Amino acid sequence: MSLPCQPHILVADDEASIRRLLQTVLEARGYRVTVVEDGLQAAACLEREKVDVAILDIRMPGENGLDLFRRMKPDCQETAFILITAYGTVRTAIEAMKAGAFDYVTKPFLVDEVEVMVERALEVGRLTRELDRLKRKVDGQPGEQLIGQSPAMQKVFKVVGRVAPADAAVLIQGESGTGKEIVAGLLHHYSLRREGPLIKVNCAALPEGLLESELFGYERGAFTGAARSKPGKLEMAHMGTVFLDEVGDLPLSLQAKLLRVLQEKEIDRLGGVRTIPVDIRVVAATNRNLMEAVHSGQFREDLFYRLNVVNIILPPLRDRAGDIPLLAEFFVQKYAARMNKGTLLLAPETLALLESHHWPGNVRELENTIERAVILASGPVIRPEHLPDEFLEYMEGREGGPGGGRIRTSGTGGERGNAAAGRTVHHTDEAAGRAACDSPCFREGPLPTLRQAIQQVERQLIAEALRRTGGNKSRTARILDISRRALQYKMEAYGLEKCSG
Ligand SMILES: Nc1ncnc2c1ncn2[C@@H]1O[C@H](COP(=O)(O)OP(=O)(O)OP(=O)(O)O)[C@@H](O)[C@H]1O
Repeated sequence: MSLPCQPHILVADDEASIRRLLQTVLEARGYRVTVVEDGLQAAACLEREKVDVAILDIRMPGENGLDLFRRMKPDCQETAFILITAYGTVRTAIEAMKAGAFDYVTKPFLVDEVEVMVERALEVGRLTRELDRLKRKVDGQPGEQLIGQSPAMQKVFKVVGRVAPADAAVLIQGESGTGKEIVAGLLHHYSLRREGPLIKVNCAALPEGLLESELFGYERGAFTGAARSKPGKLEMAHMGTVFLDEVGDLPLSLQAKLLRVLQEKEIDRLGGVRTIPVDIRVVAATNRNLMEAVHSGQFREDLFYRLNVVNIILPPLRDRAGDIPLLAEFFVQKYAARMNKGTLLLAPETLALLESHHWPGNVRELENTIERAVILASGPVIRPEHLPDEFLEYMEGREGGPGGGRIRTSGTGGERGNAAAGRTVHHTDEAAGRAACDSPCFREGPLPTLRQAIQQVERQLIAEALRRTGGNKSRTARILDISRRALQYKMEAYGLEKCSG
């Protein structure tokens, strides 16, 4: 019986005494040893099973060790080949070394010599795998932070924290750009599999045939062009997590194959004869309504329930506008730092425009908008003109007509400081309207826009509060129920610095 981590050694030699000797010594070290007496049997073993170290005699009936090594090497990247050679054929062994053999030993040899060689080969194999794992880990780091203080996002954080270590399959649903990939990264990062790989597959990015070989891998000759074997992404995710993005686009035939992998915990490569055991956690994401796809027969119900053990729904950005100031601030800092722009601030009117936008592309669109604005801003403040034209057209549209009412009045920057402090105060249109009616300054002359009116009120209110506190900013901020930082920001924007003590 083989243990899961027991190294597998193949010994191929036509001399029975050498086979017996190596088998005894290597088994005593705890390795699983397969002994064969010719090249054909050795090839069959290498094709059938995963071999960590193959010790091949160069002179063997069937296929000689050197030809066999050369033929099998491309498909057995994880196998270390040690060649046994008679004294007179050392030159051939050196050629084999050049072709990538791990080492060679000349007959007659000391058994200790081979033991040490095998041990070293296994060690190198372990280190190479470790290096690969680390490389994949770096690639798979969450890297990005998940920002959000809206109740909906707070709920997401809690579920992620609770579910990450549980090893259950998770289905993340949400529109494009809502952060599904970040959540998948966090689920892996905070799981017990964090030392293992996080492998991502976009199920919508490839045509069916390519996706199949990408997911399940293939053996050499499985199809035209398969010059060598390749493990699939599911196999590469062994001991880690596989993130199936856009899983709703997985063709029905591949849904059946995926279901089998999840149920049986083993994979058949295309054109392969052996099954490969895998231990993976699946995190899937979709921007489609998978339940509807189940009802319309486009998605297998059994697979849906396998993937949907835990469900995380990321709400669209327009439904959690309270997150916009925080996200905008985060991206300003991110890109300002990346572009060496020093401290950059969002003008209140810029923030107002961001808050009133519909964001069909969700956080990705917001991030791109801010990145562009940071590039365009020449001074320390990001102004409306640094936003794409559609934002400015929107602003101009407001001046002349009924479209003007579309702008959300929380967008004067008032929510910004409160959002950062964990409180959200919404100035409603109604409240702003009342302020405007009560104020004599709106009784005559052309009417200001709603936002201009709110800014006027806000400026007056801050000036008055500063007057009453004798310019004490901390007290003023407390009275107005905004953060000190938000107050400072508004005072600068409204030119009220001179009002503070
Ligand atoms: N809450 C968030 N905090 C910070 N950044 C975020 C957040 N949500 C999304 N992003 C950023 O927005 C971009 C899009 O996020 P992500 O790729 O995770 O979205 P997605 O839902 O997987 O999109 P798609 O369905 O198109 O693949 C990324 O650059 C990501 O860093």
